[in-house]
Amino acid sequence: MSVLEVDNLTKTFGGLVAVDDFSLEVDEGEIVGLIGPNGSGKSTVFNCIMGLYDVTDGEIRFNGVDITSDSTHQIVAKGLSRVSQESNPIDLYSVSENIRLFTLPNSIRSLHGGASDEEIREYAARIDIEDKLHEMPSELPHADVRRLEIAKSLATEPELMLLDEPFAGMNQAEIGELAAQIERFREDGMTMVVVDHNMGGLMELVDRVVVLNNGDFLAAGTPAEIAADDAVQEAYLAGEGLQ
Ligand SMILES: Nc1ncnc2c1ncn2[C@@H]1O[C@H](COP(=O)(O)OP(=O)(O)OP(=O)(O)O)[C@@H](O)[C@H]1O
Repeated sequence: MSVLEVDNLTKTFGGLVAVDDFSLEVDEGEIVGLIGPNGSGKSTVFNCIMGLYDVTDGEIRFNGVDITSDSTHQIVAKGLSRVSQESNPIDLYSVSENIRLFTLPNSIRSLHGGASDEEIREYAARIDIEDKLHEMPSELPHADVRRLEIAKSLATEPELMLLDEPFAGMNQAEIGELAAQIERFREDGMTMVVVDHNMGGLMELVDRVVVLNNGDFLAAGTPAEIAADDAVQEAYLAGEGLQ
C-alpha cells in the first residue's frame, strides 16, 4: 500500500512554476530517491508535503488521508518528518536538549517536559551520536551536526522521513556510514524519500529513483535504469552532470 501519494502537485511562486503537475507514490518500506538538476523543484516538493508551502494545485495523501491543507504540526503528528538541507541546532543547548525539543510537540510528553533521558539516548543511538549527548552543537564535526538533525527528526517518531541532501559535505567514509544507518531505519519499519546530489551514495541506497526536471516529472526507474537513461543524462549535462 502507498504510504505517500502526491497527485498532480503544482506550486507556483508568482509567475514561476517551481513544480508542474508532479505525481509521486511511495510504498511502505521503500527508499525512494528524488533527483534532478539544481532548481528542479525537489525541495519545493518536500516543503509542500510538509505543509510549509501552500499548494497551488493537486493533492497530497499520507496513509490514504488528505493532508494537503494540514499545518506542519498536524503533519508531523501524523507521522511525517523532514530532515532539512540546512542544519539549525540551537547553539545554546546541548545535543541532548536539542533532541528533547523535538519530543515536545507530543501532548502527553510535553506535560512531563519531553522525553526521558533514556528515550533521548535511544534516539541518538539510532544514528550513533549517543556519546555526544552532552556536547554543544558548535563542538561537533559537520557529519555529527547532520546526524543531530536526523536525531531531531527521529525524536518525532516518524513513519515516513524525507531527507534533503543528507550526504552533503560528507566524505566517502561518512557517506557509507550514513547510508548504513539509513538502511537500519528501513529495517525498523521506516519509509524514506531521499534527495541528494551525491549520486554514488544515493544510487547505492535507494530502491527506486524519480527524476524531476524544471518542476516536471522526467523519468522513474531503478538506479541502473536511471543511470542509463538518455533523457536524464541530457537534463544533467545541461547542469552539473550525473556522476
Ligand atoms: N520560497 C520561494 N520563493 C520563490 N521561489 C522559490 C522559493 N522556493 C523555491 N523557489 C524556486 O523554485 C524553483 C525550485 O527550487 P527548489 O529549491 O525546489 O529546487 P531544488 O531541486 O531543490 O534545487 P537544489 O538542488 O539546488 O536544492 C527554483 O527556481 C527556486 O528559485
